[in-house]
Amino acid sequence: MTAPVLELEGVSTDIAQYHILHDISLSVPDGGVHVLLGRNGAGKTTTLRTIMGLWRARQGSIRFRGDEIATLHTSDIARKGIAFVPENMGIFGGLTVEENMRLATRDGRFEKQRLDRIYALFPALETFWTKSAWSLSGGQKQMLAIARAIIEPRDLILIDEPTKGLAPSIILNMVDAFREIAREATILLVEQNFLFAKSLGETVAVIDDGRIAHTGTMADLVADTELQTRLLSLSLEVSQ
Ligand SMILES: Nc1ncnc2c1ncn2[C@@H]1O[C@H](COP(=O)(O)OP(=O)(O)OP(=O)(O)O)[C@@H](O)[C@H]1O
Repeated sequence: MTAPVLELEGVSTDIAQYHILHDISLSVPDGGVHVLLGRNGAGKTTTLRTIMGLWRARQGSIRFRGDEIATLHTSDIARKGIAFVPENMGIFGGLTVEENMRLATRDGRFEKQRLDRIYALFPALETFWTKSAWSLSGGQKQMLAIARAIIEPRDLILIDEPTKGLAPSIILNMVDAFREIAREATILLVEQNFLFAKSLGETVAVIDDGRIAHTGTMADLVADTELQTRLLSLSLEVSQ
């Protein structure tokens, strides 16, 4: 078995005086899509932000390909090959799609092959290339945010609730795009939408109240209805 791409061990994070994450241990295998599920306020975003160094872990270890990254600056963590697509997508509405993409490159230049791959994944981005990002629909903005994360080769992409507020038909397109992206990079996906998560995830961790409540394979969770009922009662959106 290959070594995990990312390992969290005993990670606790405080925001101001609040203890948000408690002793989080998590292993993300190399390759494929891996899911972190949990209800609103469970600590999913805080986990991703802690991995990126946007919140500092008070204690614990975060290793990326075996290297400790818990004390590194966010820019150095990104340079190691980790991209983060935040829930608010982090795109610049006043800039064009092209300008948004250019800002995500290291030197302002595009590699044609990567751009062609992105156009194939998200044709709308080619159509709206010279248009302002404000003119994109919610789904297209999400596509732009993901495209920015893969315009350079990445080892690991952290994506925070990409399906939030999107129509089912767009979510379906997103499944195909994620499968394609996962051929090149490992994806750690934060979700509340269990149907989307189970169609993509190889492994799953469930977080509740800042603590890991379950880890295992998605196949085992899908096969075990009793376990699902117990874990999904942690207020996931099972009806979607
Ligand atoms: N800047 C902040 N200041 C104080 N508390 C915060 C801050 N950001 C998050 N929290 C608290 O940390 C806890 C975890 O929040 P987090 O955003 O990680 O949850 P989440 O699982 O991502 O939820 P959601 O699905 O709503 O984004 C919540 O109780 C939240 O209120």
